[in-house]
Amino acid sequence: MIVLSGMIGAGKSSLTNILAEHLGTQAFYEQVDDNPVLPLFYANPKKYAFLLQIYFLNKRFASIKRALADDNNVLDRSIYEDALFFHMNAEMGRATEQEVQVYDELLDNMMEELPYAAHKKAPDLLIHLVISYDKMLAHIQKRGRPYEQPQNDASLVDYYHNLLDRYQQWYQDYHYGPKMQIDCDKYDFVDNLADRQAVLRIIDKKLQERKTLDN
Ligand SMILES: Nc1ncnc2c1ncn2[C@@H]1O[C@H](COP(=O)(O)OP(=O)(O)OP(=O)(O)O)[C@@H](O)[C@H]1O
Ligand SMILES: Nc1nc(=O)c2ncn([C@H]3C[C@H](O)[C@@H](CO)O3)c2[nH]1
Repeated sequence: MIVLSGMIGAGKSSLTNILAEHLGTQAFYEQVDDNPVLPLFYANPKKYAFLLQIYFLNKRFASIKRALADDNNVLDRSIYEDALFFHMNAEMGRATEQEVQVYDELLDNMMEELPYAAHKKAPDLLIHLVISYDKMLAHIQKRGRPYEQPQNDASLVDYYHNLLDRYQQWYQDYHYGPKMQIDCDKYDFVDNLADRQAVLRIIDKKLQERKTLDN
């Protein structure tokens, strides 16, 4: 299983689609547009942070179990990022200490049940998308989900900056298996075919290196 990580709007769903098609495997997307809790969270984070977190955890766990059925399936966000979001929201006063404790214990419990945990196997590859604030904002504006727009809610500027700051440390600390980064400011894999092919070559090379190591 290959998992993508990175900031809101970095391009995970787009690259998930491109990569799964390239590898002839299945893509598994994060539940966003049909997620009833997400708009509630953005409108009232304090009330809905915990519920949203449980919602995502449940859906992500179900996707992982299905994605593990075949090799090289692609998942558009890793379960390892969930706590990054929740802990930051908790520090902003949007969750109680008890909610954090319940969530962390539940997450640990669920991680122990994942088939790859049982076999001491992490995702085969984590692909982390690195992006600047300005580029990320341009993507968010292009996509146009109303509740993610800073012009509708100025507090999102700080929220996005803080998340972006934490993501780099999160990637440095990720130690569960092979990992790599793609620079989304450099490669426009959505609209530029040459960039897309370059990104796929970089990923193929990494997958090949890993195969060689396994044999
Ligand atoms: N490299 C890119 N070049 C141009 N546009 C891009 C690029 N990556 C993503 N986009 C555009 O940015 C928007 C967000 O991309 P996408 O939905 O793939 O991001 P995401 O990381 O999955 O976001 P989220 O975490 O919010 O689900 C889409 O409109 C997509 O077409
Ligand atoms: N609070 C919170 N916790 C999460 O674990 C989480 N995972 C994703 N998201 C938000 C970001 C995008 O708006 C949208 C799509 O990624 O969903 C999250 N928000």
